[in-house]
Amino acid sequence: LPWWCASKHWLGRESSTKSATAPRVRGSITSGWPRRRPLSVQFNDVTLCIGKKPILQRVCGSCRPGELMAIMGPSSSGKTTLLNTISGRLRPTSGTITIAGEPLNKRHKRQICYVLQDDIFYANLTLRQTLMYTALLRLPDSMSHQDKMSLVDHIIHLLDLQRCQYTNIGEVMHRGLSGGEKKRANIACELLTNPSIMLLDEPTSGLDSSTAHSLILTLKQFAEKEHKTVIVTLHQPSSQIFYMLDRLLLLCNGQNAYFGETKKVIEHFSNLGLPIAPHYNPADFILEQAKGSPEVQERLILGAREGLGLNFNMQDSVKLQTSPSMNSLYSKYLGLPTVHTSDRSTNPYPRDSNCTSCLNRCQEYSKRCPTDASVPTDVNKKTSEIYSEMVDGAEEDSGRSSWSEETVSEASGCSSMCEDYPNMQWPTSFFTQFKILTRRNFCVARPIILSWLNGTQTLILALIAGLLWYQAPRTEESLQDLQGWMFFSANYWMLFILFAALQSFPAEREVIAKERASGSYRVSAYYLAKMVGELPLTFILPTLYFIISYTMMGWDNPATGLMLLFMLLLSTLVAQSVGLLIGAVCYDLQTGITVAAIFTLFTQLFGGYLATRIPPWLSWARYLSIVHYAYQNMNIIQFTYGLEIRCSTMNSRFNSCVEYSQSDSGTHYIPVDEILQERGEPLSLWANSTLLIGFMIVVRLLTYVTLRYLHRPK
Ligand SMILES: Nc1ncnc2c1ncn2[C@@H]1O[C@H](COP(=O)(O)OP(=O)(O)OP(=O)(O)O)[C@@H](O)[C@H]1O
Repeated sequence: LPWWCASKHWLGRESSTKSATAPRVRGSITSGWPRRRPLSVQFNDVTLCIGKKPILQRVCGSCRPGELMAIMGPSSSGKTTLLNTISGRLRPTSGTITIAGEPLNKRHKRQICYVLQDDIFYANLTLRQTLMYTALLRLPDSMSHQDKMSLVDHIIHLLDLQRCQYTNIGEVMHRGLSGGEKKRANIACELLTNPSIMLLDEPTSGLDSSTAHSLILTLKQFAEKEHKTVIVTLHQPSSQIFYMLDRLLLLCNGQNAYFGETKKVIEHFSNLGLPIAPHYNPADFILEQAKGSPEVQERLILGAREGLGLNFNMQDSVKLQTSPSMNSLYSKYLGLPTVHTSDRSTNPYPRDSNCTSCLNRCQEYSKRCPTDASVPTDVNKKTSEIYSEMVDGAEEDSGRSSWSEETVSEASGCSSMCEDYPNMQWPTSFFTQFKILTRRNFCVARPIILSWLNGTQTLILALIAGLLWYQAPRTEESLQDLQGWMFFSANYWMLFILFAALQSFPAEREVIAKERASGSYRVSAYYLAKMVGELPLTFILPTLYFIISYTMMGWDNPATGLMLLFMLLLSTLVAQSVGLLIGAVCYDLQTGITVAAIFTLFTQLFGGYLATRIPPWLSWARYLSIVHYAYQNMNIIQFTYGLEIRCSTMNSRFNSCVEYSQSDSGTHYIPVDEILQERGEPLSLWANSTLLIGFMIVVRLLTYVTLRYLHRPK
């Protein structure tokens, strides 16, 4: 790793070695750490339709600070959709989501962390680097660098990640962290910001039972000790995990099949006539029922509604909505009278998948889910305890009282929350974001751009070009060869950099989308940092190629060489802008490659070397070719400031040379104008350069607009 990716200071190694066993978060940290008050989550009658398809129907539930709640249900029952809705990524068609009694709004975004099902990271950063960059980007400027690093240590310790902190995250081809470690790394990144509410989508998927158990235990302890509201979706938890859950929301076809205390679910199922067999995993049992026959599912949904106290008469519902077989079940278990199929005609709310009728149904229910999301009164005491634990051994405790007081005042609702969250749109300033992202972009792009493969390719190509044009004489006979080197060099590096840039957005799109969705930084800071961070890397390979091949071809003078190199680098920057724009516009890499191929072929054909006789009606197209400007400028530089080109002694194609040869037999040189005009009337060096720079600026601005507005994360 380069020094600034690997420096002890940046990685916070110093602090981690000092506190090898149990890093403590120093007392002063809490004064800078964003103060988060415990917040409850409540969702009432949440219905969500995608198109005409109802995905969630009247889902209710709530979770209080200090509680671990699980959303369970069969596959496709709507768990992820509900979590997306609670996090604000999806807007419910009807119903309400409230945070501490206040409707979910943008301000809550930074108080909610959402750990996605997929672990999205930069593969070539180490776990520690990943956490470090997250801390530097998402923790406020008011917190010192050292405190941020101490917090990284604390979280690494909390999630037992010490052993793998210097391991690369990795990917399929280059293995790094294990699945469980990645999952914990994902959670660690979110914990850094000290969120009040944690939403985790399938945190145990892909983990063995013991790792899954320890992960849920960690979450449970975290919820209790730090007074967080933790909601997870789970697929098939073990019975040990199941009994760790404080609350359970069971979904069945996007509807509540149970909501309440986990320990009471078995009793609830028994009351519905679905008793569990002895020694059966309760989680497996309830999931099997939720996946069971339509009649059982119906019974669960009706039972859940009854349990939630909705304005729903169980007996009537059963009469209205159940099939004959269901009726007999109800008669058997609930002692309800059997009804006949003909009674179904009286059902005002027939079961269908039509969202409109589902919504009508929702509106007709008068009662709402029970409101039980008030913050417990012992919150002050608990938070103080947490605080004591965190600052254990620290001399300073200036932040303690303020934090506790804030926490108490939170319970009252919105106004205090607004104070806690002033109109701070971003956790850090633009400059901090730019600085951190520039470093990160450099560290991420360096192994990709300066890979062994790219280095070897450049060396081999430079040697081939050097040998092909080795010590090319500056004569009319070699003129086309010299121009061939210029055209090839400009073209090759434009292609190389354009396609490298094209792939960079799709590769990091998911990471950026995740970070933007969590409000980590401005897109302008990211984009500027990307351009600046990758700039030195973009220049290294073309410069290496140029030095080798141009030296082998024969230097004219250092000034010409430097000007040619500058032009080559400018043209690669312009090509990079085009690659970035195509990459930003085309979500699909395959489409991007096709568009880029058409663009590069077009720009090559009209570059001024391959085709000299362009039909007049197509001649305008030359002005759209970036190679055209770069190639023209390289010609101007080489032939104006470099060695002159000797006329051919026989059959010269240049008029001046023919005239010279007729007048005397000495050495004559081709006038620069005639060389340049051979392929059409050229623009001046400055005009070409200005057009290239203007083109680059416009394209880069368009890329920014595309990133900012076209693919805006929800
Ligand atoms: N954007 C969408 N367009 C159409 N249907 C969707 C969309 N998003 C989700 N669905 C549908 O909503 C249903 C619930 O999906 P969701 O991903 O929430 O289920 P889940 O319970 O999380 O499933 P799993 O456990 O398999 O991850 C599925 O039938 C899915 O096909």
